[in-house]
Amino acid sequence: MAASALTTLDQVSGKSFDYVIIGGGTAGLVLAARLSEDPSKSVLVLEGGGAHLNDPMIDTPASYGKFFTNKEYDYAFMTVPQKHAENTAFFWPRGKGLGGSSGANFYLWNRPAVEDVNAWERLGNPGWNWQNFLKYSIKCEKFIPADENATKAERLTYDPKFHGTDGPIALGFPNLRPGWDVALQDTLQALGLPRLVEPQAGDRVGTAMDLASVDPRTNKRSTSVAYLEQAGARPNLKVLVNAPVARILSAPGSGFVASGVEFLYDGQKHTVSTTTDGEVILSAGTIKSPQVLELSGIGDPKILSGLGIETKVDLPAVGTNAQDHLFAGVAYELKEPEKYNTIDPLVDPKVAEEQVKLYAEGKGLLTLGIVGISMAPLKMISDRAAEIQAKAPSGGDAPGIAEQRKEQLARFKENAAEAEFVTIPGFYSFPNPPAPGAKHVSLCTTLNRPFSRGTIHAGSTDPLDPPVIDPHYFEEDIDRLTYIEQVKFCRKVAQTEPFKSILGREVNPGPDVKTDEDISLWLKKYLTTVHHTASTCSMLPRDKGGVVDPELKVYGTQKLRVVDLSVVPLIPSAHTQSIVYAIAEQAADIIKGVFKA
Ligand SMILES: Cc1cc2nc3c(=O)[nH]c(=O)nc-3n(C[C@H](O)[C@H](O)[C@H](O)COP(=O)(O)OP(=O)(O)OC[C@H]3O[C@@H](n4cnc5c(N)ncnc54)[C@H](O)[C@@H]3O)c2cc1C
Repeated sequence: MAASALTTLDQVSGKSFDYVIIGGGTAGLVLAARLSEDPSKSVLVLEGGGAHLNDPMIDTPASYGKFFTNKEYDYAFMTVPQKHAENTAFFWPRGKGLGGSSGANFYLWNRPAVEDVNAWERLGNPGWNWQNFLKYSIKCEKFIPADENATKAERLTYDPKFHGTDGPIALGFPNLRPGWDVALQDTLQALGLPRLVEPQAGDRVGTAMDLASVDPRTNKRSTSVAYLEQAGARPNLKVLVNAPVARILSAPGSGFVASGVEFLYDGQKHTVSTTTDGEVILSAGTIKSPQVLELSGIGDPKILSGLGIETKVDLPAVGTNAQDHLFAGVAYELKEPEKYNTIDPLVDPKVAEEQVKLYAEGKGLLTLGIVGISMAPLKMISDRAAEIQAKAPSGGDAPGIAEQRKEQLARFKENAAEAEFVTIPGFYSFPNPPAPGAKHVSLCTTLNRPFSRGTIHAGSTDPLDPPVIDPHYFEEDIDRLTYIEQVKFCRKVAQTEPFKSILGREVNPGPDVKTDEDISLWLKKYLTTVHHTASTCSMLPRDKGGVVDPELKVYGTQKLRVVDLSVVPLIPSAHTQSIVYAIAEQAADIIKGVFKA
């Protein structure tokens, strides 16, 4: 039981542990479970949010974004106004509490492409390649196939050699699907996309049914808390919740040797130390990990001195190289709403109440999931691909950026997956509101290979203040130009049979948004993040914008590593939870000293 790991302040404050893990989110709990497999090592997790164990707010699928802005569950960050996007400030929710963003996400599960992962190795990180990624991804999963009828009728196909069955994270096809995926796949095939039988095999160009991190046997979300559950009661594993870490401490003497952390509990400062051979592992996620480093004196001296923080390690790459996937939904009414399953009816409190009762019986709209995903190179969806991709910046001022861009350009040449299309069964689009009682399909598209790079830095010395988030959306114009083509392709899909016959009126962007310039303006105001932000503590050579080395050790320090999405040097064209689980599994073996490259 996960609850058996929970501990109290008196068991932590002033004590010492072999491993102190900052953040009990997706990566943090994988590490906690794997590192405590050795009974001789004591492991402590300090989580900034609450426990939320067996909480229906987290467990119930189809409750997309239900707790956004609820400060118990969501950090509810905001970006600064975006200079290249009409000065719009964008909302960035992130999971707070055990499980972190694995308890806040939209359950979609897909793996990156082979060369997206091999690029990490080519950028200077031996051992971080597809072969190892696949091994660790399989290790984390407990795949549960659909029954034969559903598999045939809705093409829920897979190849068992790419799946694990013994890991903690339950994955499968949701028990209720929207009902239009076969028509959508046929439409996309008519437009030139191939159909994939196994989309998790490392080539994602095509249309297919991916997976959801929901256990189809119980209809409950599977989060990283499942690792604590699988670990069971271990006397050497302790988790303290509501304990945000303020900074990492270093032993007096020369250099930064992590010796423990300072954390807050009920507004009071406390410390916990690491044993002589112990270490601190930072897993606070892409947004908070750079902030914790900076508050500890590790970062760009210009940023630190501006905050009155003494520089202990001059590491200017901290909080840079931020890469985000963008999301925008073209929303249509459904012509024959009774034929399809969507979450629109849940806005009626009476319906929502009935559905909660049905869910208890394993039925109803709350078991609905999104898994139909399609990806294509720009070339496959736009005749302007060559002209747009010729505008790709090849160099850049930031250290190491030229190498990253070389990799991005290579993916273009290989016609790798980049533009993504996914339908949300409901209304997820702006600014026009839905008509009361109507049901919708939001045909959403994701910009998966951004050339723009942002920053995330501490904005004050208060660890509870949000950092300053500046993703630099559309700073590189190729991102905007590519994205316009993707929106146009959504409309083309909607005009192609058999999907066309399913759709009624386009609600957003709507008939007034016609030209490329109209679409550009609409995107600048109404796009959203896909919540996949990565790379603010990139694993790269130090002189190429690196914060951590291939063993995930922070440059210029000892006994300090970062393990979370922030270490990914170049964001793949994939949803990111599978990436974090695989990284954390590999990191655990590296830390234990059993990893073989
Ligand atoms: C709304 C949303 C929808 C998403 N949808 C999908 C999806 O459908 N599919 C997909 O693959 N991915 C999705 N993602 C992305 C995916 O869930 C994340 O990339 C992944 O979970 C990040 O893992 P992480 O370990 O890096 O960070 P997190 O899981 O966010 O963990 C960070 C943890 O650190 C804690 N923390 C932060 N600061 C401190 C501190 N100072 N002291 C102590 N603790 C601290 C946090 O409370 C949190 O628990 C989504 C994310 C969000 C937010």
